[in-house]
Amino acid sequence: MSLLELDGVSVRYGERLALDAVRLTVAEGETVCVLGPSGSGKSTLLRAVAGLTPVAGGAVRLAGRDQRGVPAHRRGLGLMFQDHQLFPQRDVAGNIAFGLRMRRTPKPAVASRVAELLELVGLPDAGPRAVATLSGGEQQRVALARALAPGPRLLMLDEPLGQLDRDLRERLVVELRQLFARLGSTVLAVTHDQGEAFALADRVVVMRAGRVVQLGSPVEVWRRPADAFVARFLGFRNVVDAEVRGAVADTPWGPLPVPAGAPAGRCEVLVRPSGVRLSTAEGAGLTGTVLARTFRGDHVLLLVRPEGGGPEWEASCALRAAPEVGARVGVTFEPEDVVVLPGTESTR
Ligand SMILES: Nc1ncnc2c1ncn2[C@@H]1O[C@H](COP(=O)(O)OP(=O)(O)OP(=O)(O)O)[C@@H](O)[C@H]1O
Repeated sequence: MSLLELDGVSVRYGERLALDAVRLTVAEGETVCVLGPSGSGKSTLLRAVAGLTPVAGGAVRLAGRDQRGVPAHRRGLGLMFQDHQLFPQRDVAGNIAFGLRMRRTPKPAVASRVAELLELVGLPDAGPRAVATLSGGEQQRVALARALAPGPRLLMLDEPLGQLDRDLRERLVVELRQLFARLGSTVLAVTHDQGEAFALADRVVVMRAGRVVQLGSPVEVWRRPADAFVARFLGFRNVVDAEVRGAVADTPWGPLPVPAGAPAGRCEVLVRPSGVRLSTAEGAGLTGTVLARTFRGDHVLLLVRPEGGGPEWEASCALRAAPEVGARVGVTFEPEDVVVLPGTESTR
């Protein structure tokens, strides 16, 4: 059974519909990440589940029970929100113990739970330290320990690693995933960073303007973005208007091969960078000039200006084979990296 269920939940701020009939479930032990651009309603969704923002329509259910009228502190949630900073006047142990003290947990039980949590987040000796002496990553771990302390049935994280630098985020995201798996935690997290969401989540939810536009496993969403908005949001640049006729799509770049069975008619087409194959310009049908190269660890991303017009291509290429900036290249497309997007004008 789903631990959390949002059944057509809407939230209004005055005239503005910040959540528009959102449907979403989170199963016991599952991590779901909500992803979307600024203002798409991610934080509002968390606040509605937490009972911090009133729901204008629909229902939030936890373990099958409608939460209407249930105050935030009685919902059994662990919150780690951007605006819930650590208490600077308390030491680390005092911060972690906060929720337990509020529930009048006996002192010895508090002390042993705090020690257990400090161990869990990898800071076994940090209990007496002042919060101000911790690094950003350590503070984040303490905030997580504080949210976990009362044993919440659902852990809700708003931009859990938002303030930290990229290196630390990438490390912590792996640690978090392992920790949640070990504890069997049920997690609803919000982030605007797709890498973070894809690394952490069993399923991702992509939001736009208060609506859920796609829901699926990271692999599903990555391989088959629901529409051009999701594709662009994920960072894909090669998205163009097209008209599919049989095994070919007419595009501003000329005809592109499309996978068998693609529905005929007007649409948008995504070509993954790995599907833009570069060769020598000699004898090639389509040609272009390399405008830029960006190193991405084991491969290079190239920006290529088509000589025949149309938007630039983004191509990924092995380090050794990457042409120089200014080089003329031939271009072909791999049909399996061409995705026909069902999006229409209204989803752009
Ligand atoms: N208290 C409020 N009063 C009025 N409008 C609000 C309020 N809080 C949020 N909004 C509006 O509701 C919409 C959704 O906001 P929300 O904070 O949920 O977005 P978000 O996706 O979390 O954005 P970000 O990534 O920037 O944090 C936005 O248009 C925002 O301006």
